[in-house]
Amino acid sequence: MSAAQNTGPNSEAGAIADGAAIGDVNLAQFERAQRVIPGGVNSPVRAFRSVGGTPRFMVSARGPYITDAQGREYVDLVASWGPAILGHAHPAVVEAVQRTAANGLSFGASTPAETELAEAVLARLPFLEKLRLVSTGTEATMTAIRLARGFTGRPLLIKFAGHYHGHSDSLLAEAGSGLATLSLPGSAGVTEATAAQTLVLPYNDLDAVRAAFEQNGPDIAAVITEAAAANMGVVPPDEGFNAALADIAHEFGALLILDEVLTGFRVSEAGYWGLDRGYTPDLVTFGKVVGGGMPLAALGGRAELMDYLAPTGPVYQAGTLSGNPLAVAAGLTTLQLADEAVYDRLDVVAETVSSAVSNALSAEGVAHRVQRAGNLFSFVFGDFAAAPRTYAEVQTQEAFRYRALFHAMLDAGVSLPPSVFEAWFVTAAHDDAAVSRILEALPAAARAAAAARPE
Ligand SMILES: Cc1ncc(COP(=O)(O)O)c(C=O)c1O
Ligand SMILES: NCC(=O)CCC(=O)O
Repeated sequence: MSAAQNTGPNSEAGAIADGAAIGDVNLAQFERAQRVIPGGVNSPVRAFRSVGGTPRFMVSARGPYITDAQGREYVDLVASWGPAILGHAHPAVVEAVQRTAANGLSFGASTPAETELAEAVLARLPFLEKLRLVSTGTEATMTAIRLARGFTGRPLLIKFAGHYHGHSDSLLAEAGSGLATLSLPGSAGVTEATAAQTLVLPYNDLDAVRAAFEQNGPDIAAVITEAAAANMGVVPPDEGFNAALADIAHEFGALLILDEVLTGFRVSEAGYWGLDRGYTPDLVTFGKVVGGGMPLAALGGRAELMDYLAPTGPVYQAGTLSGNPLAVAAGLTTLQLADEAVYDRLDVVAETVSSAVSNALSAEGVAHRVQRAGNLFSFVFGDFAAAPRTYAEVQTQEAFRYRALFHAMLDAGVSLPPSVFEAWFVTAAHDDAAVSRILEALPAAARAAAAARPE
C-alpha cells in the first residue's frame, strides 16, 4: 500500500471494506464513463493520455487535499488547473456560494454583485476601464479576438507556438495544453480559411514578430500572448518581451491581447502583468481564479474599446449564464481573500516544492531544469544548456521521465498535472504537513525518473 491515505467508505463509489479496495473503483468508473462520455472525460487533459494509467475520479477536495472515488487522499498540485489559490472548498467561498444559492441560481438579468466584481478586477489593473463577464477562458479570448477584428477592421491574428488560449477555432493552431500532450498540430474541423487567418510565430522571437508585421502589417488585428506561457510547461517571456510586443503592435495599428486566464490573480494580485508592468496591453483576458472555482471568466480593456461590444457597439457577444450569481460570489470572495499573505504563501510553497523536486532529481543524476514564472513552475527533462524559450525546444525533452515521476508521486499520494506540458499549481492552503508529504514522496519518485526508459 502506498503512503496515500484511505479516508474510508464512500457511498458514491461503492463499498470499501477494512481500508482495502474491492477491485479498482477508479478503473470501474473510467470504464463506465468511457461508454457514455468520449474518452471517459469532459476535457482531454484529464485522460492521462501521455502518462498512461487510469485517471482518478474525484469526489471531494478540501484545502490542499483531494480524494478519489476509491477513498484515497492526495496532496493536490493541480488545484483544478489553477483556480484554487486559497485551497479547495475554502469555508468563506463555500459560504458565499451557499448564501447566494438560497436566493436563486440564475436570473438572466443584471445583479449588483457583478458590478462589484468588475470593480474589484479593474482596481487591480488600473489601465483597464471596463470588464465583460463570460463563463470560460475560451469565451474570453474568442471575444477578445472578435473585438480586436471588429475594432480594427482587420482579419489576421498573431499567436505563439505552444500557447494555449482555449478551444475556439482561430486559436487551436500549434497550441499547448492538451494539444501538446496529444502531439496534435491543430484540430480537425477548423476550416483552412479560418486557420489561414492565424499566423503562428515562435515564442520569445521579436525578430519574427517584426517580420510578420512588416509583411502583413495593415491586415493584422492583434497579437495574443499568454502573459507568461504555462501550457507547454512553464516558459516565461524574455525580459521586456511583452512590452516590446505592445510597442510593435501599436506601431502597426494593431492591438495586444494579454491572456491572463491562467496567470491572472494567481502569480500576483495583478497577474503576471503585476510582475512585469511598464507596458499597456489593449485587452486582457481572465479566467480560473477570477471565478474562484466556478465557471466564470472575463475580458477587460479601455472604455473606447470595450464599448465596441453590444449593446453599445457592433461586436456581438452574449451569454445566458454570463455573470452567474454563484460564480460571481465565488470569484468576488476569492479576490477579497487573496491578500499579500496568500501570495507570500504561494511563493514560499512554490519555491520549497520546486527546489525540493530539483534537488531530488539532481541527487539521482536526472538532467533537468526548473522553469518558473512567479509561483508557477514545471520541469524540463534532459540536458538543456540554457532554459528553453520556445515550444520547439521543450518538445525535445525526455518526457518519459515525467511519466515515471508522475506515477511514483501518485502512488505515494501526490497528484501532479498529468502531462509534462502543464504547470504545477500550488495553493495557499499547502501547509507544512501537506508540503512534507510531497517532500517525503520525492526520493523514490526521482529514482523512478532516473530508471525510466523511453517506451
Ligand atoms: C492561458 C489560457 N487561456 C485560455 C484558457 C481557456 O480557458 P477555459 O479552459 O476556461 O476555456 C486556458 C486554460 O484552459 C489558459 O491556460
Ligand atoms: N493548462 C491547461 C488547462 O488549464 C486546461 C484545462 C482543460 O482544458 O481542462
